[in-house]
Amino acid sequence: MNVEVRYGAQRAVRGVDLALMPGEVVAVTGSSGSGKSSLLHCLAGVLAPSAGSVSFGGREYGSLGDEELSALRRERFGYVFQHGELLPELTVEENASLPLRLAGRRKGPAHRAVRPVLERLGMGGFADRRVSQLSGGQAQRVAVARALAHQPAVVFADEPTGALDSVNAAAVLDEFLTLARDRGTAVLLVTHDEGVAAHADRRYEMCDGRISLGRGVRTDTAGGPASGSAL
Ligand SMILES: Nc1ncnc2c1ncn2[C@@H]1O[C@H](COP(=O)(O)OP(=O)(O)OP(=O)(O)O)[C@@H](O)[C@H]1O
Repeated sequence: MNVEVRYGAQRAVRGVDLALMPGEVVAVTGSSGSGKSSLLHCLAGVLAPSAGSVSFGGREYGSLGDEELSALRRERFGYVFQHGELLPELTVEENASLPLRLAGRRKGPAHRAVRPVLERLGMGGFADRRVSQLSGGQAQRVAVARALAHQPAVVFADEPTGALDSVNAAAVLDEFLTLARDRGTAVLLVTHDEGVAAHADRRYEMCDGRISLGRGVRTDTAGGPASGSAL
């Protein structure tokens, strides 16, 4: 609540209140430099706000120890970040199944578990290829598969379709929408893609660090911060 991000004298995020409910897809749009990624990183627990607070399931990140916050991020959140955090020397399948391996799943079952999503994203034929040998768009789809592998409570995705053509962007969007609908996953998307944002339950626009409800809001789910939220 009332989240602020400052980089020196610059205020990248100013007084933002945003709540995510289970099963909803929220899109944040806005011009380059308006503060979208900074806000996403705060909500995702990878950047501490300069002021204000962020909580998940009633627990404020600032009150958690390092290990507790790491466990929350690893187990409950899935990430697709702009500068993909894939491990280049591992294969597609190894990267995508990493969250499951970290959760203690053995290699065989973990690899089998991620195959369907890799298939749906058109990456089934690349399972054994090293990520260092993929195109940008292929790597982006692996990042999406990895973010969803452990069926997180919340997915934070920063331009998840930025490197994709329309067919592959639609496949990625479909994964998010299905997960939200079928598993109650909350999805926060930062996107420049109007086609993607149009499918969100709620849309926000960022301008100069401030956030406002954007165009095309579906009134059934529109609203401000809510209690009982996933985040
Ligand atoms: N680590 C940093 N140190 C200093 N300034 C930063 C840092 N990260 C971001 N900024 C600045 O904060 C502002 C917001 O950046 P942010 O990346 O959040 O914007 P954005 O809306 O996600 O932009 P884009 O659409 O280009 O990714 C920008 O002016 C940027 O230059």
